[in-house]
Amino acid sequence: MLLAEGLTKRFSGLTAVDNATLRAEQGAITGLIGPNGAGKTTLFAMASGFLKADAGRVSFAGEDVTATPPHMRAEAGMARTFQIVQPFAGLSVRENIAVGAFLRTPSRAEAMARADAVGRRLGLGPDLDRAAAGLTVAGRKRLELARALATEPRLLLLDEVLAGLNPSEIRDILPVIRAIRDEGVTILMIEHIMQAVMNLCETVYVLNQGRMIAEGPPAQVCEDPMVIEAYLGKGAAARMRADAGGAAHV
Ligand SMILES: Nc1ncnc2c1ncn2[C@@H]1O[C@H](COP(=O)(O)OP(=O)(O)OP(=O)(O)O)[C@@H](O)[C@H]1O
Repeated sequence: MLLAEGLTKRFSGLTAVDNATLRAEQGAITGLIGPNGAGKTTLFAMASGFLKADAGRVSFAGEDVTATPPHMRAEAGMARTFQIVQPFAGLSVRENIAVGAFLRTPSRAEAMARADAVGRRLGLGPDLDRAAAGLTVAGRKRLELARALATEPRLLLLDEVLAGLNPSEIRDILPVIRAIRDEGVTILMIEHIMQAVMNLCETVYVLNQGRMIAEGPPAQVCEDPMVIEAYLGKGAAARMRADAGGAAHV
């Protein structure tokens, strides 16, 4: 569904993303993980067209969209959420979701009806008439997801939708994400919460200092020495092996 090939982005002296390649298979949930500052959001911004790549190409549903602006990628069926959720504070929750729905219809009544349905599906039913500014963090995350979903995407790019949620809120939202996928929406998600990644993703990519260092099923990726070192520092994988060996003899 999405193929990002050899993407590179430089910010003056810093190469934030360095020749990174990633594929989100149709109908799957693919994860993108990596330590803070690894370049994940920058890669997302290039995939969705918000940032122009210095090198590389992006194809979506078989079409080259490298030079396609974000609103046209959205029309083609690509939706993204933002790490920092900024609802239109003066609008109700329903109106905020309708902003997404207007991509598919010029009719206010239709957009509102669509917003209503999507909002209820995401557990925002009781909040639809409230001002968006009054939502909790968990509510804002749901709103962000609803707004993206209201555009009727084929591909959903989720940037840390679970950040800031408590364990029970995370437990509640995981089935919602899975249900979106089950309805045929391909998902690519940046996520720090490994429990969620293990639970949801078929394939995980690991970015470190701009470079893609691993790719595969989450359980396999978590055992990859390069990944362990990226998160825990040089020599960590060897130390863990030594510890495990020691423990086996206890
Ligand atoms: N617009 C910008 N101008 C200059 N440097 C930037 C810009 N955007 C990102 N960077 C830098 O690029 C690097 C990658 O940032 P990015 O936000 O993509 O990482 P990330 O993996 O999403 O991090 P996090 O997990 O903390 O959100 C960082 O060093 C960051 O400071």
